[in-house]
Amino acid sequence: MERMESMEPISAYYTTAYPEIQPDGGYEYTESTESQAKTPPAPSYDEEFVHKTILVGDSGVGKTSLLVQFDQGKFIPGSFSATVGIGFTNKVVTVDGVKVKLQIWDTAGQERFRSVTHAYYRDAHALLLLYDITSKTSFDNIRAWLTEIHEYAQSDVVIMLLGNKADMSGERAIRRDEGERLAREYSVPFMETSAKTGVNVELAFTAVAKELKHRAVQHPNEPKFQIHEYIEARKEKSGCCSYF
Ligand SMILES: Nc1nc2c(ncn2[C@@H]2O[C@H](COP(=O)(O)OP(=O)(O)OP(=O)(O)O)[C@@H](O)[C@H]2O)c(=O)[nH]1
Repeated sequence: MERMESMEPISAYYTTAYPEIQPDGGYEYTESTESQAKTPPAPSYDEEFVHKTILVGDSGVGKTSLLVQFDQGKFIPGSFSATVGIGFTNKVVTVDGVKVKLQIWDTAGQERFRSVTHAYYRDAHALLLLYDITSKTSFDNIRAWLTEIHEYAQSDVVIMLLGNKADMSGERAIRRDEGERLAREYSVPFMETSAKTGVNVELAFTAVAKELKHRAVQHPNEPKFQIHEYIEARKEKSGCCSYF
């Protein structure tokens, strides 16, 4: 445990339930392309720029599963084995005709790893904060997570709140409007996702990539990117349940 806090090479400490997720060694990004129509590339965007994006939230909310779904388009069911330490996966998201590089860090949600993950908040460009819609505790802990984020992360970090396991409607403990209300209170975008079915998973990362790209370009004449509107127009609302 002490070694983990020494910030030695990250891959040495990163294990997950899924052998498919391996710490990346370099910048061999796999690509994800925004499904919307492309607009001409913004000339001043530096495609070499790497945006550090971190998944945070209580243990078991589905951070690793969300990343596996986004990276590989699959869900690995089975017994839950908590992430130990922290590791990252590289992805390229094409938005507005430019390639946005995301370095997505999957953190351990367990309390005992908190001091390790705090150290990574400081240079994060975006944080995806997850709770589990079947777990009231994970939802109640979101306020504490946001307090930590405000304490350790940069003030301009992009934050998105995700209510994961939206496929588990029968065991739902948190209504969608409760998630929406909390997100409004903290002025952060929100959507429900399912790492199992893939609902809204790509949208979550694409919206973050778009926001980061717009912030990096900062054309004075370009209207500010409206991430809330972007999400509202695209998030999946259909399906078996009226929860979306
Ligand atoms: N039905 C359903 N199960 C999910 C979903 N996401 C994750 N799970 C399950 O929930 C359990 C925990 O998922 P993980 O992805 O390991 O959770 P985590 O947040 O990474 O946990 P830590 O590594 O301890 O922080 C696993 O059994 C997953 O299969 C989802 O969207 N739907």
